[in-house]
Amino acid sequence: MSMRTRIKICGLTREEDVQAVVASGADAIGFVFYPKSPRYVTPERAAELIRTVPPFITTVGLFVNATPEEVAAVVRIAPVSLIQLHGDETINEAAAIAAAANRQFLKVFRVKPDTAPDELLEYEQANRAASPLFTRLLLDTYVDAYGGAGKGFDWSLIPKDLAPRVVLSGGLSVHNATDAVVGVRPYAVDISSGVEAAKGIKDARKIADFVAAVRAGDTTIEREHIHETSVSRQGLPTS
Ligand SMILES: O=C(O)c1ccccc1NCC(=O)[C@H](O)[C@H](O)COP(=O)(O)O
Repeated sequence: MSMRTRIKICGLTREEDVQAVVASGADAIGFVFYPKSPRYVTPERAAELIRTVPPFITTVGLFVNATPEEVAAVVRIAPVSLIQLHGDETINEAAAIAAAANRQFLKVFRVKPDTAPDELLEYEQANRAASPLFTRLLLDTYVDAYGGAGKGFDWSLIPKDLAPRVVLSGGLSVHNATDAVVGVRPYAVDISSGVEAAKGIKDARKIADFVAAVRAGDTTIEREHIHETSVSRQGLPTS
C-alpha cells in the first residue's frame, strides 16, 4: 500500500504564490473568503487566481459563518472545487450551505485543550449522516480569530481510526510536518502561517520545504510498512 498525504496550502492572495504551490507538487490551494481575515480575497480576485491553476489541482474556498446565499454567490464568481466551513456553522447549517453552493465541503472542528477524542468521532459521524456532500473533517486549533493563527493542538486527541478521514491543520511547519504525518497519519495536512513571509504573502522556499517534509513522512511510513510486511511474511509457515 502506498501512502501519500495530501497537502493543502491556504490563504493565497498572489499569482506568484499560486505558481509556487503548483511547482511544489502540493494538491490544493485555499482562498479565504472571510472579510475579517488579513488573507481575504474578493471572489473576483480569486476567480483571476483560479484561472492560473492547472487541471487536477483542487481549489478550496474558506468561509466563516456565511449564509447559504452568500456562499452560493461567491462560488458563482469564483468556481472553487470545494468549500471549507471554518466557523460556528451547525451541522445542519453546513449541510444547507453546501447544498446551496452545490459543492462538497470540509467541516472544521476547532480543538480545545479539553476536547475529548469521542467528541471528534461523534462530530465526524454526525456530519456524514447529515450530508452526502460532507467529505472530510478538518481539525484546527481553537482561536478567537477562527483560524490561520499558526497555533497547534495536542495531536494525541485524534482517535487512530479517525485519522485517515482527517485534514490536520493548525501550527504546522517544516519543523513538525514529518512528525505530524508519521505520528497522526492524516488524510491530508493544511498550512497557512508556517509557509508565509507575512500574512497573505507566501514564501516559495518555505512551501517547497514543507512539501518535502511531508513527503519525508510518507517515505518513513512506506518503509515501516515494507518492514512490517516482510517480518510477517517471514513468520508464515512454509509449505
Ligand atoms: O487564514 C485565515 O486568516 C483564517 C481566518 C479565519 C478562519 C480560518 C483561517 N485560515 C484557516 C487556514 O488557513 C487553515 O485552514 C488552518 O487554520 C491553518 O492555519 P495555520 O495554523 O496558520 O497554518
